[in-house]
Amino acid sequence: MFTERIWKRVEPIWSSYLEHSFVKGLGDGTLSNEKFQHWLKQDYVYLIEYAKLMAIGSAKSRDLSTMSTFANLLHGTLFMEMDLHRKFAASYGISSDELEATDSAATNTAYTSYMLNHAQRGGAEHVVACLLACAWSYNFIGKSLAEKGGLSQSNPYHAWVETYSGEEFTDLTNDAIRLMDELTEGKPEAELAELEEIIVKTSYYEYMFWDMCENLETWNIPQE
Ligand SMILES: Cc1ncc(CN)c(N)n1
Repeated sequence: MFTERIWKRVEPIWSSYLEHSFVKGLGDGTLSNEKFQHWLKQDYVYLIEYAKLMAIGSAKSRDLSTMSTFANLLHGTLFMEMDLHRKFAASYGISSDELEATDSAATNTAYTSYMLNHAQRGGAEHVVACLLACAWSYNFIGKSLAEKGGLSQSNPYHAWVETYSGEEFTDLTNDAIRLMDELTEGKPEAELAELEEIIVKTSYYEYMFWDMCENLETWNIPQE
């Protein structure tokens, strides 16, 4: 199975996320609220672009079952995952409109542009390759933080850990993994290598996104 090969390739990269101070702070509750709010706003506009991947995937699907999986992932992103962001924002007095008006930071823009470029140029299998690390690595982090006590009510970010380790998000992740395997069945090595490259690059972008939030980065140029 293609995703077994992928797991071996990305596991060291994803394990490095668990050592990142932003991720550690999410799990033990020591992350500053300023940094979390930076993630919240940047991630909201990230997810708007990310959701477009699934719409593209639906349009590129060759059968109704694949189309339904993309549509379900799209629905889960807009109405389950982004609800987490809206709830956190509301608790900080930030409206959904304010979240939506966030100016996407440099790393965020590079990441979403990379995915949308590959999704538009390729087939449905390229679209799943683009979104796989995103879904799967968050589920991996959520489960790991949950095991380490991140679900404790004393953790101000326990709802984050709950969402990404929870059944609904796990089911959506497993749908994406299953789809990746279905769409790569019987594909030649050259095509698999191309898809693997996308998954590795998006895994690097995931690390850079954590770093961007840790360092409160936007567009790091001297003030105009
Ligand atoms: C940057 C990023 N990567 C992944 C996820 C999980 N969908 C997310 N919300 N944001």
